[in-house]
Amino acid sequence: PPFPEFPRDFLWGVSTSAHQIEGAADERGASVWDAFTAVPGNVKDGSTAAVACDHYHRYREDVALVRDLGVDAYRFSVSWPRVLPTGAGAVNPAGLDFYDRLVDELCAAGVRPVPTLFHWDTPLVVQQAGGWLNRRTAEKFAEYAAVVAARIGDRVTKWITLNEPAEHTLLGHALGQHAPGERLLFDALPAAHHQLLAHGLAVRALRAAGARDIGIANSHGPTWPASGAEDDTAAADFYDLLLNRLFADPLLLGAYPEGIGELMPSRDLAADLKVISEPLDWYGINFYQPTKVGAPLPEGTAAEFAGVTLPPELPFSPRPIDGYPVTAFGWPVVPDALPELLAVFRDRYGDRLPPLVITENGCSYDGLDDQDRIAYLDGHLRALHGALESGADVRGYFVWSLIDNFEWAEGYRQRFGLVHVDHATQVRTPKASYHWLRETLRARRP
Ligand SMILES: O=C(O)[C@H](O)[C@@H](O)[C@H](O)[C@H](O)CO
Repeated sequence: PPFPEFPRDFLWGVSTSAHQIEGAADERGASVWDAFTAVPGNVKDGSTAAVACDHYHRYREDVALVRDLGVDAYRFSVSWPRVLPTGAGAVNPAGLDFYDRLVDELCAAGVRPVPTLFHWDTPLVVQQAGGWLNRRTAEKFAEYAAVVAARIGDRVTKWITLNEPAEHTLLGHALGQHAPGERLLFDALPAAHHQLLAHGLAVRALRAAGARDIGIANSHGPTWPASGAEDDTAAADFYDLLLNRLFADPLLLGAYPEGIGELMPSRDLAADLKVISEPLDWYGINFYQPTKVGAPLPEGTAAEFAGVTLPPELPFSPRPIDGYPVTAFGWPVVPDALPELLAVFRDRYGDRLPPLVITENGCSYDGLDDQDRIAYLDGHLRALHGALESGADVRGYFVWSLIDNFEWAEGYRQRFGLVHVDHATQVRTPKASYHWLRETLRARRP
């Protein structure tokens, strides 16, 4: 069937993040990821992002790839340690200059710059002062946001505060699978609270700097109970509370889910929630897959999640989802789970839900002739179009990712790019999916 017609003002984009593509680590302050990747065994292929895709030096070439793809917008992240090497105080002029040039290059190419202020690369100096377990980090983040807005705010018309505080809390602070590598389990909750506080303070700092059109990029997916049994549905509910509601309710409803608020480190929770629920112009969703969850497995049976063996004391265990194709990363391909999630959001948040944007969706597959990726994107876009037809207010869609890059603890083993990168020569080669998306976007413009 022909590709569905999206609204004329639908925003098409492609996404990356600073630590995953920039490289030039010696020209910026150190981040938690530099320290984490320096520890043997933390990254599956033993690699680091010290050079990554060398985007810091090749950004003109990459902006040309974005332009020629025909998208309206490019989501990138600003590296906090590149702008403020110690996280506060002295600015790194070369760092700000880089984002200034990148934004100019994008504007000259007719592409809207959409910066994410935090995509997991906390300055190491800030981490050494406690990182997101320290409330002061939220205030430092707002100061950093003001510095960036003062420099590029005159040309940037759409902003994202944080990327996936849920993943950064779960993988970086609870399970130790990502930087900073903390295995705190539920003692990681303060990192969630302080990130959300940082989000609210940054929204205020951006508005004070004259910024408009501000959102967040949260990771969300439907949670499927492993069965109708009471213990499985209770476990799935708890998982959904931890990974979805804990990061959406305080922003959209101004309250934490039942039983969570009192666990958060705050002298005045009501005041903190007032900051966290600073009204947003839009809400970003990073969507990849649903999660099936059941009751904890019997004693001695280890549960796996995102390549991590979960500690037995967790009151839930993720279960494999069968019956669907899987990506090279082993993730199930379930396009209909996207409209399912959008319906859950509409039912749960109603008129408290601002317009939505899919800030990430994509898949890991190898090869230049990536027909699987074309099928993945085509399937999710058709499912998304169906959701628009039934009233979901989604205003845009960003593919993850423009180029193959450093996939965190997986290193360079997982390739999410529309453009292949030879990490030895840095040669970029558009894949079949790049050409498919370009033709698809070209068709919409008569
Ligand atoms: O969603 C995330 O985890 C991050 O935002 C990206 O940085 C990942 O690289 C991508 O999602 C693929 O896992």
